[in-house]
Amino acid sequence: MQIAVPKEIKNHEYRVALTPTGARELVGRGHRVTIQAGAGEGAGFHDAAYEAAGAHLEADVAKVWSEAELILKVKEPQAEEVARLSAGQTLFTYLHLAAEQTLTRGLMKSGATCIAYETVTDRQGGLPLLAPMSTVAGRMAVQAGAHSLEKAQGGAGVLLPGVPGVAPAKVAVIGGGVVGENAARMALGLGAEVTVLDTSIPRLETLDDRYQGRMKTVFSTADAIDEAVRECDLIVGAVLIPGAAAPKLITREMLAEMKPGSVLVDVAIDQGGCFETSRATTHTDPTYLVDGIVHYCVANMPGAVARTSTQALTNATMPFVAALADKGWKQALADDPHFAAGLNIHDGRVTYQAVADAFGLESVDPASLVK
Ligand SMILES: NC(=O)C1=CN([C@@H]2O[C@H](COP(=O)(O)OP(=O)(O)OC[C@H]3O[C@@H](n4cnc5c(N)ncnc54)[C@H](O)[C@@H]3O)[C@@H](O)[C@H]2O)C=CC1
Ligand SMILES: CC(=O)C(=O)O
Ligand SMILES: [Mg+2]
Repeated sequence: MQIAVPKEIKNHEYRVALTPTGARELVGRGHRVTIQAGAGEGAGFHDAAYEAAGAHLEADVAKVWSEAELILKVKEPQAEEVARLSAGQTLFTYLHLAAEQTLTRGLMKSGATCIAYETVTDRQGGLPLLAPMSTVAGRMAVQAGAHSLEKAQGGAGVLLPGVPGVAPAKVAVIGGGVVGENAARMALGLGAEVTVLDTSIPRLETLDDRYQGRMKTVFSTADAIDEAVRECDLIVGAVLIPGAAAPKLITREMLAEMKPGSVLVDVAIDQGGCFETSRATTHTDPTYLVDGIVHYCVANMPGAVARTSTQALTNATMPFVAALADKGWKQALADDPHFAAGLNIHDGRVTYQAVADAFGLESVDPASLVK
C-alpha cells in the first residue's frame, strides 16, 4: 500500500505520525512509505533516518497527499489539508469532530474514510490511542497551571507547594480519567492540596486506593464544582464523554466566585472545552483572562514535547497502522470491533453516533459498512 506522512501544520505542532522505526516496519511488510521532507525534524527524527529505513522523501506536499492510499497524521486536518483529501483515501489521525462542524462537513464532502485515534477502544473500556497523549497533557497541565499562577502571566502570585509556614495551593481536577489522574499525580508531587471530581464511583475508588487517600476524591455534582470554584487556586478540566462535545461545567457567572488570579486549564478543549469561557489557544499565545481568571486552553499540548509525545503516540498507533496497511481499512476494521469504533466518517456519511448527534446528522453503524 502507498502510505504518506505529511508534515504537521497546526501552530507549534512538532509531532510526526510515524518514526523511522515505524517506517522500517512498514517497508519490511512490503509497503511504500512517503515522508514529507522535514516532517520528523521537530521531533528529532531526521530525513536521513527515514531514508535509511527505506522510506521515500518527498518535498512537494501536493504529491505527498495525492499519491497516498493511507495518510497518517497527528492533528485534525487543517482547512488546506481537508482540501487535499479525496474519495478512496483513508485518513488515520486525531479528529475531535464533535467540536468542529466545519471540519466534519469538510471531511464528509471529501468522500474519504476517516478513522479517529481518540475513539478507538480496548477490551478494558479504555481509549488506547488517546491515553498516551492524555498522559502527556495531564502531566503538562500542572506545569502550565503553576506557570499561569505567576504574576507575570496574570495569576494570583501563588506557588503551588507553598513554603514552610504558608499553606500549599488548592488544586481541583474535574474528570479523574487519564488526564485527570496524571494532573493530580503531578500536583501531589509538587505538594499541592489535590481534589479529584468524577461522576464514576469505580474510578474514584481506583484513585483512592492507588493514592491511599493522599488526594481527596469527590463525586462530581454541581454543588461539588461550586465548592471547588470558590476554594481552588487551579482547576484542571479533564472530563470526557468519548467522541462527544464536552459538557460545560463552569459557567461565566461562576468565575465571579473564584479568587482573582486563579487559573483554569481546560485540557478538554479539543472536545470543545468544559468551561463556558474556554476558547482554543495556541502554544504561541496560550493564555487569556476572563473576569480576572487566567484561562489556558491549548488544544495540542503534547505537541510542545514532541519527542516524548511522538514516541508514546506511535508506540500505541503502530499495530493499528500495520493492520490498515496490510489488510486495508475494511478488513482491518471488520477483524476488530474496537478498531471499528474509530471510524468517524466514510464516503460522505458520519459513522460515529456522538458526532452525528452534535450536528443533528444521520449516523451509519460502522458494522454495517465493514461486513
Ligand atoms: N488539550 C490537549 O492537548 C489534549 C486533550 N486531551 C483531552 O482531554 C480530555 C480527557 O481525556 P482522558 O483523560 O483521556 O479521558 P478519560 O476517558 O480517561 O477520562 C475522562 C473522565 O471524565 C469523567 N467525567 C465525565 N463526565 C464528568 C463530569 N460531568 N464530571 C466529572 N467527571 C466526568 C469520566 O468518568 C472519566 O473518568 C479529552 O477531551 C481528551 O481529548 C487529551 C490529550 C491532549
Ligand atoms: C489528543 C490531542 O488532541 C493531542 O494529542 O493533540
Ligand atoms: Mg481542534
